[in-house]
Amino acid sequence: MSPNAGKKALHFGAGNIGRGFIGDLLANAGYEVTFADVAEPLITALNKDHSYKIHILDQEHKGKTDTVDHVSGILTTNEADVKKIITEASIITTAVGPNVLPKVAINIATGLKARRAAGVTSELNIIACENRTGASSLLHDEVLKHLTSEEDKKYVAEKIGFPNCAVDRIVPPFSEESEGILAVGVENFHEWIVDETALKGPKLNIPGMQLTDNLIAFVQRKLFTLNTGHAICAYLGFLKGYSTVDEALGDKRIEEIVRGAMLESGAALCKKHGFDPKEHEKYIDKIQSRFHNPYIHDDVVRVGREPMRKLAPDDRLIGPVKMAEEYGLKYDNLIKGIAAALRYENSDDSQSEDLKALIKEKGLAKAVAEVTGFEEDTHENREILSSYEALGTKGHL
Ligand SMILES: NC(=O)c1ccc[n+]([C@@H]2O[C@H](COP(=O)([O-])OP(=O)(O)OC[C@H]3O[C@@H](n4cnc5c(N)ncnc54)[C@H](O)[C@@H]3O)[C@@H](O)[C@H]2O)c1
Ligand SMILES: O=P(O)(O)OC[C@@H](O)[C@@H](O)[C@H](O)[C@H](O)CO
Repeated sequence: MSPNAGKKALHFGAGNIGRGFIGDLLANAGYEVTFADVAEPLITALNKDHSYKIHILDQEHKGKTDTVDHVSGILTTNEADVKKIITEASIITTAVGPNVLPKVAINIATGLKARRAAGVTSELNIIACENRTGASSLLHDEVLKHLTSEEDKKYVAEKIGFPNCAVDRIVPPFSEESEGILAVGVENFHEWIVDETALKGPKLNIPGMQLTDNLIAFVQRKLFTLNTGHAICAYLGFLKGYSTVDEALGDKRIEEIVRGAMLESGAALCKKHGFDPKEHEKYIDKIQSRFHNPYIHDDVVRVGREPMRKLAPDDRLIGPVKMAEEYGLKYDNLIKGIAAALRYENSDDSQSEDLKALIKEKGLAKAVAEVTGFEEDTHENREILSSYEALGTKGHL
């Protein structure tokens, strides 16, 4: 019998990574999984079907599907359901997008107050599975903003763990009409690495979850390699009129820049975290082949979504430049990617609209300073400006 039989898991965000990865691992580990979401159609479908299919999208596993069973859903607007499930939960995870964490924190705070009031003394871990350094720590800080009583704060400090993690599996939007809205398509590769030093209570037993005492190295390795290359491919691809990541990477010049950028961030990561350069190059090769997977139709607009978040000082584009500078290393390809992100214009993406408006209002140099933290008249700011000019609106590479 599974060590997690009879235990409940609550996962916020029944979207791509929620259904396609974290929910799947939790269900396979024996938890009874409940998804919490704001999207009524997803919750209705989960409570009707209690099951969904995962399609593995690659040549080797073509046609292979897994079924995730015994799942259900609640709306985050239903406070009574949120309180009940958080009182009963043995683990909570999220995959809602980093900007949504402050909203989810309100639900979690409400639930934790109810859990303490109900006299539950068992430990609980809450893991934010988002592409952001320190996402669970951010969630913790947001939850604390909604706790006023000393008893609730003490309860959280003693009983509730917020371990950070690195999460990796490419899960693009997917549709298989005959299977309704819950079916999801994923690549076969997956990696979930959790900070064991921040876990509370008995050791978690979840096949597919790895534990580490050096999480920051793994978070930066993933965010500054896969997400760096992915974002640069999306922004250059968008400029040149490609729709998907594999189409964009089929352009030899784009592939050269994407690989060049991953090698630049890689050299800095090896210095910083002591990764073996040969092993790290194999890690880059594997990522490049994952981007080429023709069975994954991943739109450049999904991968490029929210450009201001991606251009933030510690995120996938600026973070590696700062790390390369720390060691006196080159970062020319990374700068090209940053310039392409600044050229990204998608009227369906509110951050792209905000970025365009900021550049128009303040001028490029000031906008770059505000978004990336590279102040006006610094060499980084100037290099970005000159790459932006060279790129033009059509992506001259
Ligand atoms: N898709 C991937 O390939 C992938 C891989 C690794 C990590 N991630 C990370 O996972 C997170 C989610 O990405 P995704 O691709 O699954 O996005 P998604 O848009 O498919 O899913 C997000 C889900 O969150 C729900 N949501 C929004 N606001 C909410 C709220 N207040 N409460 C509860 N649910 C809410 C949405 O309705 C949606 O179902 C992001 O941080 C992303 O960076 C994604
Ligand atoms: O989710 P984002 O917007 O931070 O980044 C877009 C993609 O790069 C990302 O979702 C990847 O597919 C994922 O990180 C793969 O593990």
